[in-house]
Amino acid sequence: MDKPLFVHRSRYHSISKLLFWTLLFLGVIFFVFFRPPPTPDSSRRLLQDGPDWESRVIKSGRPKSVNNRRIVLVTGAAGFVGTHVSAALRRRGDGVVGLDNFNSYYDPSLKRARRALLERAGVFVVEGDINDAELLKKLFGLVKFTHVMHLAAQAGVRYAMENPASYVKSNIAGLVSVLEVSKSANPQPAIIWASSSSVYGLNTKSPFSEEDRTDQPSSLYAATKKAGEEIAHTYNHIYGLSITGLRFFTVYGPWGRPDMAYFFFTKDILKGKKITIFEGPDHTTVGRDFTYIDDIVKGCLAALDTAKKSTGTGGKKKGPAQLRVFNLGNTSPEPVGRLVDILETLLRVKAKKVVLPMPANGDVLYTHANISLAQRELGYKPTTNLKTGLKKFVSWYLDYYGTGKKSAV
Ligand SMILES: O=C(O)[C@H]1O[C@H](OP(=O)(O)OP(=O)(O)OC[C@H]2O[C@@H](n3ccc(=O)[nH]c3=O)[C@H](O)[C@@H]2O)[C@H](O)[C@@H](O)[C@@H]1O
Repeated sequence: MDKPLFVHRSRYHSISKLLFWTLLFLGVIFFVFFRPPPTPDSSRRLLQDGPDWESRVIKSGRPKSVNNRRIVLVTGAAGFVGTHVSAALRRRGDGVVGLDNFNSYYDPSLKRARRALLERAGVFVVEGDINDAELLKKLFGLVKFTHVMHLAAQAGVRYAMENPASYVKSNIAGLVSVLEVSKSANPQPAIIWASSSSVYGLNTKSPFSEEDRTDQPSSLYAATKKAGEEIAHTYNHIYGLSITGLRFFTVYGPWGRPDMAYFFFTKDILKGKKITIFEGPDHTTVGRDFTYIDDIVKGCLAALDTAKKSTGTGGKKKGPAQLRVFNLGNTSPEPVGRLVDILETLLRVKAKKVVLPMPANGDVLYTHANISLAQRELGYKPTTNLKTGLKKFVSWYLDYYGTGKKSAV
């Protein structure tokens, strides 16, 4: 006689339950013991090995016309200067491939928004680290770069006391990694890279000229940039790489860096929070040769356009190569207090100022660029004063963030 229907049903249920738990158990065992360890690198490489990724790199590296032969790898392309330089290069028709590791030194969503801007301009930004030699080789295999605009770095003077290792990793090991792949490339690209006004350190001769001493850095940040200049000399000397270092002076402007004073002063003034203005010994004024981003971009492009070809092939030097260093400043220093006055006027909000002696944090008291060398060799001529530049910054800031609370991206 047939068994009642509910007996069949309950047996069916127990078998499927058993099957379910067995599969789940086996799944967990497999997941825990047999899965290959997922390193950030391997997961990234999986994404970056596809034909789609490669064709995006190749397309981005293609100049817009046959008459344009400049193909530029921009490292730190989602950074402040990197974004502006990449967009400017692409606008005039150069092939441009960006590279950025989107680290979280400051809000990565701002970097992603900059990347979106570049995508619209036709620049593909590869997500990866300059220390990843395999990735760099892959990029050089896909695209014959004529120039590398090396702007990736661990920036910020004061943060070097908090995280010294990040400066060594990005500004020394990272630079060597970029120079290594460049010296082995065939043809070798010419290198243009970001040094810093901070290399002048405790130098008191003003305005700072490229001839002045740079052997007294006052922060680890400055020391890594100075080390970069010496490393550049070595690669130029041994391998015939053409290398141009640009000493930027406190660059500011739209899409800027939130860790810089003009940026967080704006944020804090709008929020009604106190801001600290540093002063030197005996109440002396602290000042900077604040330089507007558009002027810096012009300097970068001029450095690229006047860069001579590297002379080596296959890692061997064939003759002497160009080695240059330029100051890119505004040559018109302003006290930090004046920067705050301008911001107050533009924002129509009174700042809650606290004036304190400058802590021993690696900051220097004063910077002032002598730009005659850049004027002569690059035709560099800054045209934006602090008030005009801050006006453009504030207008961007209000548009992007609103009047205080984070909104955009
Ligand atoms: O030109 C350069 O070489 C350097 O310019 C900036 O460094 P810095 O000039 O120190 O710029 P900020 O950090 O924006 O500071 C600007 C001024 O504001 C002052 N400051 C900063 C912070 C603060 O709370 N109060 C204050 O008065 C600083 O002492 C400095 O005089 C960048 O952060 C560096 O990455 C770059 O290399």
